[in-house]
Amino acid sequence: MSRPTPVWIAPSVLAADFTRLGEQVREAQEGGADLIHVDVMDGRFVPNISMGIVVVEAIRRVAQIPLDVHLMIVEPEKYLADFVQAGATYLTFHAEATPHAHRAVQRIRELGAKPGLALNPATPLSFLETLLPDLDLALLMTVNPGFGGQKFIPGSTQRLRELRALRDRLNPACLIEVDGGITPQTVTQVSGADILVAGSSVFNLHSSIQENIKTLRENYALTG
Ligand SMILES: O=C(CO)[C@@H](O)[C@H](O)COP(=O)(O)O
Ligand SMILES: [Fe+2]
Repeated sequence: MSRPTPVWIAPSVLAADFTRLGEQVREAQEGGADLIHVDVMDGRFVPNISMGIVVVEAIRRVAQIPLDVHLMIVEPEKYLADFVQAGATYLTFHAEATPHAHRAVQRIRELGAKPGLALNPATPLSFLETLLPDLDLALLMTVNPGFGGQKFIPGSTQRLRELRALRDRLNPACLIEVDGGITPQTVTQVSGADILVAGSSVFNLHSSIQENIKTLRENYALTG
């Protein structure tokens, strides 16, 4: 499989105006978004609570592009079927969230969705070795999960390089997504990522959503 060209942009609705969620999703889609990223937080795996199944369902009704659901929850295996049924195209859980990561990957696939595995900034990349061949997505956290609007962790650039080498060796079809602190400035430090998740820099800057997506893509392209 070839890499997405140009890079895919996945606006994170965590930073959207929730009083106008449908409108903001449509605007992101019309503004060139390739996926809609939905951050699900349970107050246990991460110290914050965000949104769940009904919100994914509601977004599914307005979005025509795939939904990229990022589960930051413990025991994700309990909810995989619910999130797939709600409309998740990519369904990603965290390495530390379950003792049965391989089973969860298989289950997501059986349910008809594309499995993803997320790595925290301190999670060794070696965790991926056995799972990579079965994944459609590897999500590299470039901040600690739990909140939008945080600062990009600079060491992520080197980790991304190493992750790319691992991916190229074990499963070239697997997409690499970076998530957290991606802005028009930091996007130059994630060269080689296939998908850029961006919340604050898509929904919270003064320019339009369309303009923000365009700027991210243009600045990323400068990385060659
Ligand atoms: O998963 C997460 C945070 O845990 C992210 O998806 C954030 O929602 C991205 O927000 P910004 O850092 O782009 O504001
Ligand atoms: Fe996320």
